[in-house]
Amino acid sequence: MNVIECSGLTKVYGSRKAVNDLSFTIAENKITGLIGRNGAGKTTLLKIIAGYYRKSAGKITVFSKNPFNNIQVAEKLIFVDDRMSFPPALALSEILSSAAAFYPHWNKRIADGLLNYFQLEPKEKHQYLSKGMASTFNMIIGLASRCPLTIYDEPTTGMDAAVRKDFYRALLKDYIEQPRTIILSSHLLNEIEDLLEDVLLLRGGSKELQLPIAELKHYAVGLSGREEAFAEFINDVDILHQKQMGNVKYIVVRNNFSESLQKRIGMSGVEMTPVATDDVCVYLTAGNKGGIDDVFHRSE
Ligand SMILES: Nc1ncnc2c1ncn2[C@@H]1O[C@H](COP(=O)(O)OP(=O)(O)OP(=O)(O)O)[C@@H](O)[C@H]1O
Repeated sequence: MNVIECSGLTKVYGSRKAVNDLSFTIAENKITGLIGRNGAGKTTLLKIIAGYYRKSAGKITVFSKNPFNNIQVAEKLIFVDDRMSFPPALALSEILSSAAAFYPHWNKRIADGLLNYFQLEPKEKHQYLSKGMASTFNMIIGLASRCPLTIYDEPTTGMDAAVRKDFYRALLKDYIEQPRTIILSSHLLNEIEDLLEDVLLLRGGSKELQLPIAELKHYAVGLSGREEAFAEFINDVDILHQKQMGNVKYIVVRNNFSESLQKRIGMSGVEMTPVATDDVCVYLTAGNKGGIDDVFHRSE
């Protein structure tokens, strides 16, 4: 079953299309990474899914219903970001008690265990938590609520490296115990790729790709060698990235080579190397194929 279905989904702010003609589905009980650079439209999309924002055009259903201001959809999902606000007078323990009453699948063991593990003082007020501690507390609510659809928008903002690692581990362990549909947005893939089953990559509000992470690992390949050695192999291929290092050229291309072509490339002295998934995402969403180096070459 698909939890989310959208086609032609568009959100316009004034003259800017923050989400542009998006069509995709997200199946039940998967962890999907929503990846994109600053301003790619991740938060806008997630807030439309969560029912906070009204779409401008296209179709979207969440649990088979239009999510906008829909209480039947809202009670099945939680949206976690670093701007979650709570009544300032409430202590953390009181916020957890209210959340327990609100979310039907609330797991008190997880909530209390994580609060204790991350050394958050139950009597502390949310407004006095540091940025990283507030993110940690919000993450605890996200996990303990065990909502059928759990949306994390940049959940690790402000967390230090050790807490981030613990968060990802807790997320995975809890997901294994209680599978549900989880969307995790991030600029970069490297920290979260081990958690993900699918990746939805946005660029300028549009879908650049949606693939299982296992396929993304083979999506592109790097070729390096003298340019004339591989010129014949790259006539019709889409170059995602290129870099010149002395007389050696490195290019990243779609991995569409047949086995026999791969053998010929190998015999020509050109080295073929895998390309990390987060690099693939950076290249696919870059405005410039040469990267930041181009700025410096132009001004030399
Ligand atoms: N309320 C708003 N009014 C006008 N423009 C907006 C509004 N919210 C977002 N935008 C614009 O829509 C585009 C998408 O923004 P959005 O916050 O969805 O991107 P994002 O991928 O979450 O970015 P980031 O990773 O930087 O948080 C951006 O160009 C942003 O400036």
